[in-house]
Amino acid sequence: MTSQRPTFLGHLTASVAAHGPLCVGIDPHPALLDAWGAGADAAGLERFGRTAVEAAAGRVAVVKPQVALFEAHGSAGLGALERVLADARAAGLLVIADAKRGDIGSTNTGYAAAWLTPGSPLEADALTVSPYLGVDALDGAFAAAEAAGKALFVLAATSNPEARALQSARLPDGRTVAAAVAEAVTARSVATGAGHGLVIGATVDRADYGLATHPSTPVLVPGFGAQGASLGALRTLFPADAVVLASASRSILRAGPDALAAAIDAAKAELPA
Ligand SMILES: O=c1ccn([C@@H]2O[C@H](COP(=O)(O)O)[C@@H](O)[C@H]2O)c(=O)[nH]1
Repeated sequence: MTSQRPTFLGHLTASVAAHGPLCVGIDPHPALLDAWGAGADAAGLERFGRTAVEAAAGRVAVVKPQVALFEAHGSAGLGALERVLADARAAGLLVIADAKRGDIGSTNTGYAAAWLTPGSPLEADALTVSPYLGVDALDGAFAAAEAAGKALFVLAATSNPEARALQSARLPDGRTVAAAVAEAVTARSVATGAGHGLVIGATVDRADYGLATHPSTPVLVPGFGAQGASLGALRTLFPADAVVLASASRSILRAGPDALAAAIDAAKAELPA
């Protein structure tokens, strides 16, 4: 008898079915810390992050802490992030660590060990990575994620306008750079069933990039709210069989700690059924 190992895709699909596709970003920008009355130090970060987790728990499937904004506070900031990650996972939330790591292969394996090893201090369920040192340089990180029932989210077509020239450039075979990345990640995700995903901004025109989706390859979609895209448009951006996560950070976090749960409910209500 064969036993099916739990996969990130399995957890994600079940959790999105229960709570919907909203992903709450945890981005402790200095201005937000100030507006929340949380200090610009490790204690403030921890309060901010754990309050966001408390509001998100039971409301959404996924949270996405922005690692850079914790790293800005050095080791104390990373300590705060460790506690936010632990709280989120204990509350049953799936956690995508938005660290956008990407290097040569041997170093990528180190990043995967840091973020995706069960029991590691910074353990998350998935990690954002950059493929722009080569998708194949991520092989060891893909393998580490798969061994742990976790996943990578690989940048394909990012939401920022500065990325367009690079990511929409055409390869000799006519595909865009973003489409070539997406095809390689989808092939790996289909072959392993792991649920490795893509990052595709809500602000980009997928057709223009020649970007297809596949049900085995979830799509993390930033760009809603503060970057201008409307949550209500989610289903016009992606086909019905795509597993999508609509990510919003500042537009929700600006509500402040006391109104955060209501802001999450309001964002969910904007999403199409
Ligand atoms: O293409 C990308 C990839 C990642 N991000 C990250 O998502 C959030 C967006 O924050 P908002 O406040 O909702 O604009 C942030 O952490 C980015 O680093 C992205 O925006 N675009």
